[in-house]
Amino acid sequence: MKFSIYQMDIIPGSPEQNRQRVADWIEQDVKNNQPDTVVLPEMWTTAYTLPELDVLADVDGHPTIPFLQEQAKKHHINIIGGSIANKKDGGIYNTAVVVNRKGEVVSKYDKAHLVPMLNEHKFLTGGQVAPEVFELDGLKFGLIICYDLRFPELIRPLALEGAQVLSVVAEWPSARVNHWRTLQIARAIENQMYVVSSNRIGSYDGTEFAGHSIAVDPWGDVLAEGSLDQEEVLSLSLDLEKVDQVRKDVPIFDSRVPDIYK
Ligand SMILES: O=C(O)CCC(=O)C(=O)O
Repeated sequence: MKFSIYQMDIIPGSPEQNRQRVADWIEQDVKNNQPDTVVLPEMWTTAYTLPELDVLADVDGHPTIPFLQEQAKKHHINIIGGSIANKKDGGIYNTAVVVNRKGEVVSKYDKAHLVPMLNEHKFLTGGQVAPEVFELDGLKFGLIICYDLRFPELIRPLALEGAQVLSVVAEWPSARVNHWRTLQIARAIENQMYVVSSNRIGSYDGTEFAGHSIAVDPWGDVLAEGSLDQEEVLSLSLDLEKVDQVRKDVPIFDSRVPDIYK
């Protein structure tokens, strides 16, 4: 499967302009790279304009989810659509969405872990349902959002359910870029799966974001990595047989002793 990871800047508080930019990126990328699957970052319609989200957020995924469905159908690509601020059920959630080539929504996930360092609890509601494994072109994926990366207990069940690829969509600050890189390599090694992640660049409200979008293989080797501060597309193909090979060479899933785990 050929991936394009979009390492973008985000125009704060301008969902329409950001959607137009994503449409332009896809148009160009499809011409240049012919991806099967593209990956967008976290909260890419609004950026972290938390106090304004009441006005700026999508309502029940509108209009961004239909936009992604239209783009997926038009270009016949799968879209791991990052996440969007999303008003529903009396709250504002940070909702990730995945659309397949037919324009069908195959997964939605509300970010469960809210970030104390950003006062997210004041503005957002945390999801109460764990992310689920979904399929794109017959491959199994898990998807998490940014701070979730620090919680291996959220990710292990995805590996146990057969996920071969973990996608992380983020607005991770550059002050903690070493955590971003190291945790993804660790998640890839401990779960023996690919990790394919998109992080934004640029800055907002005094926070500079880390870029360093990344693809890591199940052995923990970095296959591609973005810069700190440039918008770019990381284009790469994954050989999914490597997941089986690594799981055969170091069979951790057979060695588990679940009865002693708390
Ligand atoms: O965990 C971190 O250091 C960053 C998390 C974050 O910025 C986010 O989840 O949006």
